[in-house]
Amino acid sequence: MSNKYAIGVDYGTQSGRAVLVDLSNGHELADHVTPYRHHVMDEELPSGVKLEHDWALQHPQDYMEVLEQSIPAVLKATGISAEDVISVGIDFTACTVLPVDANGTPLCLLEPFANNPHAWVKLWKHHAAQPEADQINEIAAARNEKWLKRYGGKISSEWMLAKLWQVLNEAPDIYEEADKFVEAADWVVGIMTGNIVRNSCTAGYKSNWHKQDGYPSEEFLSALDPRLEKLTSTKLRGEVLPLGSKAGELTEEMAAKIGLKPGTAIAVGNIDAHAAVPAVGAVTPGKLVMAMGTSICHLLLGEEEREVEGMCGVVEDGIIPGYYGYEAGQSAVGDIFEWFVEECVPAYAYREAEAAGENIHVYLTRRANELKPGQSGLLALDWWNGNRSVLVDTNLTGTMLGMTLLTKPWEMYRALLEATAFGSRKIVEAFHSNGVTVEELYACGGLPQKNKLLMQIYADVMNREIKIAASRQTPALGAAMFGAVAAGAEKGGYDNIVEAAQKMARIREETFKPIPENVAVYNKLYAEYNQLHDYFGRGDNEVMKRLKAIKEKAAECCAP
Ligand SMILES: Nc1ncnc2c1ncn2[C@@H]1O[C@H](COP(=O)(O)OP(=O)(O)O)[C@@H](O)[C@H]1O
Ligand SMILES: O=C(CO)[C@H](O)[C@H](O)COP(=O)(O)O
Repeated sequence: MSNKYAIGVDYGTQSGRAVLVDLSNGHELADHVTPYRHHVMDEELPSGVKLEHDWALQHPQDYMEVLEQSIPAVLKATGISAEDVISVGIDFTACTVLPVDANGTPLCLLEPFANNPHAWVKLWKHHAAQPEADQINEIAAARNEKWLKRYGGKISSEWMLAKLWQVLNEAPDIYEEADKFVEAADWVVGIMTGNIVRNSCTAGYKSNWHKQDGYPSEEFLSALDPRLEKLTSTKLRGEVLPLGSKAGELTEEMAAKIGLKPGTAIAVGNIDAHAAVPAVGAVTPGKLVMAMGTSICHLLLGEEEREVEGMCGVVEDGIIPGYYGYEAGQSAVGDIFEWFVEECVPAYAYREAEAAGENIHVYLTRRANELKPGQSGLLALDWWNGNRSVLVDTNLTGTMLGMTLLTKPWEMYRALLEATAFGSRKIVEAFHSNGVTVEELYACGGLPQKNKLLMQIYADVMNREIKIAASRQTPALGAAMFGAVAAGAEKGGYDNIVEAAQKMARIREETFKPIPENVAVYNKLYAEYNQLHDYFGRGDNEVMKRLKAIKEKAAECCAP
């Protein structure tokens, strides 16, 4: 049999990318990135309709463009024949959800609904369903719902149930009109195969679906709101298939658009961070993978189901079949650095960066690297987009302490890098101390490729060595591996993901090792971080929430 290939498509927050992978050794022969034309819509719709606070939407057309531009581009760059591409696997941010009609057409693309924000794709970081999430948590806890423990005792406003209830509360017509609500991962797969099926990974982590028990009961849903009683048999209906399953085959119509052969195997979708786990070879317990980009997801396998405060979820077979897959995360990491460079850096720093031929991140990192740990005198809490673990509260906000008239922008930048590392340590400690052992750390995603100082800080703050993925596109590589499993060994793929990982996963030789004198200083700073974390995050001082309420009130009375 001639060499066979798969294409992995990774849908991130700001762009989508395709990677063409050699299935014999995991080598990535070409990649191509398609930025989303409409970016993240957090202020207005394309028509100019304004959005409220905490909204984050996307345009489904942008997802199509990724398939139509990036897949032909990797075929062209490599000259590989479509005949030899046996499968496509995709991964996506989640819960990124859209309402569709009976044909699978997104409601936002239909003229009567285009001006209703609820008809659009709600991106994972849409946080406007926090009131619904709060009620879900209260009612589930009062009813002692057994599934709640699998989600660290609280579900997030980022997830399916909170988002759908928000639609029902604020736009009942859109809720009624929707034939189904689907994860964008499943929608894109459905576009390729002509048939929408759901995947067990997004269903498990984001829709509270369980392999044996299914979704939360109708009694529970009806206790939330009688109109939700039949939610799972109506708007969320559909087969849930395990990871690595074949969702279907590429249709003639899509094959013509993206340059592959009709009949190519298409794997069920996956979550972006979760797909990265086999791509670094972490197919056994004890290896915590940090998928570091706009946000961080922390993924870990365990032999048994345990309760861990604030984890996003534990799902049997959720990452690798045969294990319990644990997820936790921070809802903003790269996003905080981006906010800082866009909103807080003075013109002189931009001029100096330009004169040095550096982008602003590189410049600030170089200047920050001249400082020793603790030298800035600053300490920050990393809650610019709320806290996803361990407090699970999107109403928490960021803060920085210790500024003086002499504080420099690179000191603040370093304090933000450090804050995100402290947040990650909190998560690692929560797993480790609850019996889900963390023995090794792996990092993948855009950030480890972009910022060595950041990775050294993480190694120092956590006092652990960090191994780095060799791939620049780890989730896409993982998605291609699941694609290879969906095609099967007979077609030149693999029978299971562990075999695929043995042949295709790669990590770099270079690792980041903790530097003992830095570790000592960071232990002290982490103790301070912990105190601040609990003071502002566990109810001692609810000033962040009071400020938010005052801000919302002020916005209401000033609205035109
Ligand atoms: N040199 C850098 N150091 C730290 N962060 C950076 C640097 N360059 C870009 N970033 C941040 O990286 C993030 C994008 O990460 P990436 O992994 O590429 O994207 P995604 O999360 O969409 O997959 C942005 O939020 C940006 O602020
Ligand atoms: O919650 C998620 C996965 O569970 C989101 O998909 C993820 O955090 C977004 O990923 P990225 O930072 O790579 O854009």
